Amino acid sequence: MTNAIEVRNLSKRFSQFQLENVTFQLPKGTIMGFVGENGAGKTTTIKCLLNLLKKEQGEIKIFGLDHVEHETEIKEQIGVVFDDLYVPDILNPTQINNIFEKIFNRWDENFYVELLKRFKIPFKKPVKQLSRGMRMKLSIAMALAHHPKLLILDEPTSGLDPIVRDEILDLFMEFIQDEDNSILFSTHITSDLEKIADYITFIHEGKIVFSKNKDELLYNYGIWKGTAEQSMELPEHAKVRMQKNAFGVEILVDRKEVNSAFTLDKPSIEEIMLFFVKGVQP
Ligand SMILES: Nc1ncnc2c1ncn2[C@@H]1O[C@H](COP(=O)(O)OP(=O)(O)OP(=O)(O)O)[C@@H](O)[C@H]1O
Repeated sequence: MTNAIEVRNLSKRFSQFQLENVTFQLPKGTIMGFVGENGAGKTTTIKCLLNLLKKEQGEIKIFGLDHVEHETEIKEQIGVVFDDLYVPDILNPTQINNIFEKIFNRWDENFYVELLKRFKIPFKKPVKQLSRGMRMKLSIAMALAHHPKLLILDEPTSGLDPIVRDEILDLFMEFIQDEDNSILFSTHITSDLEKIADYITFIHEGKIVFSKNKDELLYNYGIWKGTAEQSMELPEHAKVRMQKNAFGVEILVDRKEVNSAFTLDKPSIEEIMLFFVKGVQP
């Protein structure tokens, strides 16, 4: 088994929205950032993976196994984090431990306590009295305490300050040191992707725009800037997307198709995404 997650032609329709033929693979031992604007379909995809929403079409395999047929077995080995902590807010972290050790066979109380200490989460404070950052850290500690092989997180760092975000990203890096472990996390924060993602999957209006290795993505594209007239000199087949601005045009190009005489800027992930959403095909 080389892929932790394999999604092929996943489709799901709501009245005003549909996921269309969503296809991507998360190679084992890697971190994938799942990005897209509000309402692009990230949460819907994640819920389909976890069978919290029934897919209409397509194939989803986790650890090489069908996600519905082997749901219980798969879930023992997954840690899930949504954008907030969904437990009764009168419970405190110690009471959460007492409940979860009965649910998960592999719940590791010592590791859970170690994570709470590391994150400075008070053991006896009810969840409702914890700050958002603390609730997210508690949620991540809960997701890790049964030693999953795959973490699936829906916007785990949104709304958190840079220091807390960094602590969480560090923990993800530690988790991935075991090459059997993998992470899929959705985010709007492209600097988080720049820091830790190996792969980036970009979804727009329910369709996957690209799912690529981050370094290849950043290396393969370049941004050319100039006037519309000058842009005629670029080979047509090298042009991927074009945007007009007050001074002329900016073109996202396939670097290997462009002669080194042309000056190209290095794109950021955010710029590449904006080209695909706002730019036109030249
Ligand atoms: N149960 C539902 N019934 C009907 N429409 C839904 C349902 N769940 C989600 N949608 C719609 O599906 C679309 C995609 O929503 P989704 O939550 O997957 O987006 P997202 O990429 O996670 O967005 P965000 O970044 O804002 O969290 C939205 O237009 C949303 O309104």
